[in-house]
Amino acid sequence: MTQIFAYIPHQGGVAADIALEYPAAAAKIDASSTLTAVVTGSGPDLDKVANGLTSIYKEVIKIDNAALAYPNAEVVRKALVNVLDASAIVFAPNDTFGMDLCPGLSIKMDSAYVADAVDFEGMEGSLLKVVRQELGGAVSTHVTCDTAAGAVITLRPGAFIPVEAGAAGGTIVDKSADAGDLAAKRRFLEIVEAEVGDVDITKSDVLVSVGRGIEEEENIEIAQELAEAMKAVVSCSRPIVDAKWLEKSRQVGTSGQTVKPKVYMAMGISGSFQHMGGIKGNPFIVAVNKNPKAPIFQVADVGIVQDILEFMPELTEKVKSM
Ligand SMILES: Cc1cc2nc3c(=O)[nH]c(=O)nc-3n(C[C@H](O)[C@H](O)[C@H](O)COP(=O)(O)OP(=O)(O)OC[C@H]3O[C@@H](n4cnc5c(N)ncnc54)[C@H](O)[C@@H]3O)c2cc1C
Repeated sequence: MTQIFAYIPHQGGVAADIALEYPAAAAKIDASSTLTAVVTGSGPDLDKVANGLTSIYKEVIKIDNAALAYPNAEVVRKALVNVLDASAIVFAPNDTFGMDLCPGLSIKMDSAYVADAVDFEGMEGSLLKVVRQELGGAVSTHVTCDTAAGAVITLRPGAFIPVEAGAAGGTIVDKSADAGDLAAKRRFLEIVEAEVGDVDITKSDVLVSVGRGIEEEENIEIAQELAEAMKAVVSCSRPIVDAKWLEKSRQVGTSGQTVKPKVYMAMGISGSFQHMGGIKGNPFIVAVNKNPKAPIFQVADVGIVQDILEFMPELTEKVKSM
């Protein structure tokens, strides 16, 4: 039976969305695998997260230590090395923190490392078949990873179907005493909140999001007209911010805002993982793109192959006439 540990990031007592995605990933590796959640932190926030996770996981390991109050990868790594079984598989998210934590963790545990898994195709003996993406999602690569001596694997957030939190009736196992010496060279200083800007895209139920397919700065107005007609808000991909066509507060993605709309209209956006990583809550995604092979169509609920400069004005007129 495969033992899998799922590292769960959290903030303000709330587990990251990927906590709901790990079970689907574990089932794809081995339907009979044992999946254990692992949370590190300190005080009441940690207890709140650990309690919440018992509705999803049968076992939740908590490591409570003042040095873990802020998720400093150097400190978390030390704790995990001391607590986890090195021959197991360890999941973490493929985000800034996971990328900081995991390469070093695999070295310390002397286990294999695979980054940015988007799918698993089961095990053959100890050989795990992993699917990754390259060239902005245009190409899927299938790799095998020998898990005989354990493996650390980062999963792309949003790539696995989230389970519903239910009544797993899990138990919390306190491993704080096993964390060992957590002295570190790196020190947490402060969190600096990003500017909210003139609109808060994180609060909108409907986003009309424009990418490089908008082609010219003056075409942003076409998206704004559609957003106005739909009582939506305009957001964008990073190249639009880099070109200074829209302000940074409207950027969706791993280095921008995390949004949770009900409907996400991706207009001329290819669907890079850095962009999709900012879209949470499983919204209804409508993608319009000239390229029928654009990666965004793999995750869109509705995909339309058309020029957005024709599509958006037509939709605006339709919405206005309703
Ligand atoms: C460390 C790091 C962090 C990053 N953070 C972010 C982030 O937070 N957010 C983010 O968005 N990106 C981020 N990126 C950049 C990311 O990798 C992609 O480059 C970016 O998301 C691509 O934006 P795009 O889809 O608008 O452009 P492209 O990838 O160029 O896609 C444009 C799409 O528009 C289509 N198109 C062109 N013209 C038309 C038309 N007239 N009608 C219809 N379709 C058309 C094309 O077929 C194409 O699919 C980051 C990159 C790095 C390295």
